[in-house]
Amino acid sequence: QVCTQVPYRCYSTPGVGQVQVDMNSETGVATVRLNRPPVNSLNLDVLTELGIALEKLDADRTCRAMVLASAVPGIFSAGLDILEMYQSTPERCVAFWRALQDAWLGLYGSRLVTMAAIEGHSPAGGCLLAMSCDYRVMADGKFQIGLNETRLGIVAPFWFEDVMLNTIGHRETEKALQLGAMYSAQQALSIGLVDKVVPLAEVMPTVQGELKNWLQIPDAARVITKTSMRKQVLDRLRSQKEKDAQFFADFIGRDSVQRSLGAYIASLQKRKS
Ligand SMILES: CCCCC/C=C\C/C=C\CC/C=C/CC(=O)SCCNC(=O)CCNC(=O)[C@H](O)C(C)(C)COP(=O)(O)OP(=O)(O)OC[C@H]1O[C@@H](n2cnc3c(N)ncnc32)[C@H](O)[C@@H]1OP(=O)(O)O
Repeated sequence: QVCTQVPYRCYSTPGVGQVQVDMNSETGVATVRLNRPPVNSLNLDVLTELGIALEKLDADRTCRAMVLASAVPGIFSAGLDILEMYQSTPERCVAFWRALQDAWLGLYGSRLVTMAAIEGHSPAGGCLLAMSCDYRVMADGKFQIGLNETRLGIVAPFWFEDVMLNTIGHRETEKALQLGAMYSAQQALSIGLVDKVVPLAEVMPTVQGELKNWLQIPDAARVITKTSMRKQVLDRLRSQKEKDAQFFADFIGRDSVQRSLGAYIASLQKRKS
């Protein structure tokens, strides 16, 4: 494993490793890889691990940047684990949503330079993670990215919407969210959803190259600027976390929503047969 080699440090929990963290102490750049085959769907455990990993990196004064990537070929993340929302209990739904809130607050509010290396599909929660980074490089080709919630009969929460608004602006967000639009890498580039599109093999080298630009900026000035730009959106969720979690559990528990989710899961399975 890469993280056993000097000068890397590894923060992953041995034997668990659904979120692998390799910290290069020479460059100050950590690479965080989601590792939950087959599609890196984000369940309670992964989100909890991710939140903890981000917290540790933020507290590590030798760390200046973080690359968010995937250890699963062809997938960045399939978004939230639909099975956490289907036929679950209200208590589990609330715990799941709190873990998502905390992971997202850690990522969007991170003092680090954060870059998403999108080497595969990135729907819904996957798109949220990517959008919450400072910069996105996506692989060209068959992969898609977007907030497709309405296609599942669910609704992107206000903070997903806020992040998208800050990324691609009001008009594009309105269309994207209503339609549950999924974009190819080139389409995503054209609306500003990603910053660069390159062949798959070039994604990581491109991220590393771009990081050099960002790391030339003195940290304190960059962090103050980032915080100022993101504070309003972060505070909006921070001020109503419990209400938001309860609202999620109530919404997901509705019969009509459960029916939609059941039909969507069946359609995913049918695609394969
Ligand atoms: C005023 C009102 C306001 C209300 C707002 C309040 C609250 C908000 C309420 C709800 C919001 C909740 C937000 C949700 C955000 C999300 O992230 S929802 C998840 C959306 N994700 C998707 O739609 C992705 C679906 N998956 C795919 O499209 C494909 O799998 C893929 C990612 C393109 C990969 O394709 P590939 O062919 O490689 O793989 P398979 O399709 O064969 O999948 C393998 C295996 O994995 C299962 N699976 C896929 N995605 C998920 C997932 N997200 N969760 C769980 N399981 C998933 C798939 O079913 C296969 O399973 P198998 O058949 O058992 O092998």
